Amino acid sequence: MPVLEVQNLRKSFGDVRAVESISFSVEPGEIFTIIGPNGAGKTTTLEMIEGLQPPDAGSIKFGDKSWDKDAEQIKYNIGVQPQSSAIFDLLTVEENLELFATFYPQSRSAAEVMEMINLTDQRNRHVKKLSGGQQQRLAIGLAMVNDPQIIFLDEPTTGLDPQARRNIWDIILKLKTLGKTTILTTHYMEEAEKLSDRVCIVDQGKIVALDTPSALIDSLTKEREVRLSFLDGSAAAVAAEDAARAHHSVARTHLEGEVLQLWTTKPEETLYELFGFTKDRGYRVEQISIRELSLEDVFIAFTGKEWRD
Ligand SMILES: Nc1ncnc2c1ncn2[C@@H]1O[C@H](COP(=O)(O)OP(=O)(O)OP(=O)(O)O)[C@@H](O)[C@H]1O
Repeated sequence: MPVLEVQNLRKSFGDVRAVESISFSVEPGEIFTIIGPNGAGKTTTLEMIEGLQPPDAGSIKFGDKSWDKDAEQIKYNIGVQPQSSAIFDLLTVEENLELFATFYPQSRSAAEVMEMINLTDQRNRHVKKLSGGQQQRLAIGLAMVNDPQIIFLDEPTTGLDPQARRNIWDIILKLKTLGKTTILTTHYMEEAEKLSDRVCIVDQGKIVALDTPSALIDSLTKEREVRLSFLDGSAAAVAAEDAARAHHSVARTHLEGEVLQLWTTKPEETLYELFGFTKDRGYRVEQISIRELSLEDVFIAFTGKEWRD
């Protein structure tokens, strides 16, 4: 049975349709990652699931529990690390953990949490003296205080240097070995690939792809990007684009001046046909390149947007 099931979630802010119709389910022990461009609706989706914002429509189920009937039990069973954390700057690491523990009937000891987030040596430090990575680890620690089964981490590594980011990955993987379920948002493709059991790509409030990282990559890496540059200028590129589009193996094309890019599952066949066309028309091709797709291309293919790190 899934630990979380959301169906047809929807939320608008005035004219802005932040979340259009999002449905997915998460299995126990999974690391489930939501990625998407800025403003895609990731935070709004998480906040509805976390009970921080009411959805306009749709249903959210934690097993057989729902917010309208079982809010108290859900709160005790989930841990939330929001994008901006409510950490008390003037308290120490240990004091923050002890304070948060008082919000719950059952909690983990501060010592145990500090061990998990590798902050035992900083226990008496005031939060404002911690590095960005240490503060983020504490924010995750605060989400773990009630020993929840499901943990929500909203961009836990944004703005951190590579080492600090890896330290957070270690904590997330440690949570997995404890059987916890983690629902994560991130801007880092590498992070999504390394950590996630499944990745959900969201764009303009909708899911555009959902699968394991390797299946997502496989679905596109059968394609190759072919780039042709024409000596006879953009008119030749436009005509060649039309010809390329007629070819069934060509998934999509992009024109920039005299350069035509196309993505095809059969590069040799596509090129053979295209060269027939350019020869007939007398167009001269200056450069050709074929390259394999990267993970970043997967994102661009599904969202049509450049990836930003
Ligand atoms: N409280 C709000 N009032 C009005 N508009 C909002 C509000 N919260 C979010 N939005 C809008 O809803 C859309 C989705 O925002 P959301 O923060 O969920 O996206 P996101 O994918 O988390 O973006 P980011 O990667 O930048 O954090 C955006 O257009 C945003 O401007």
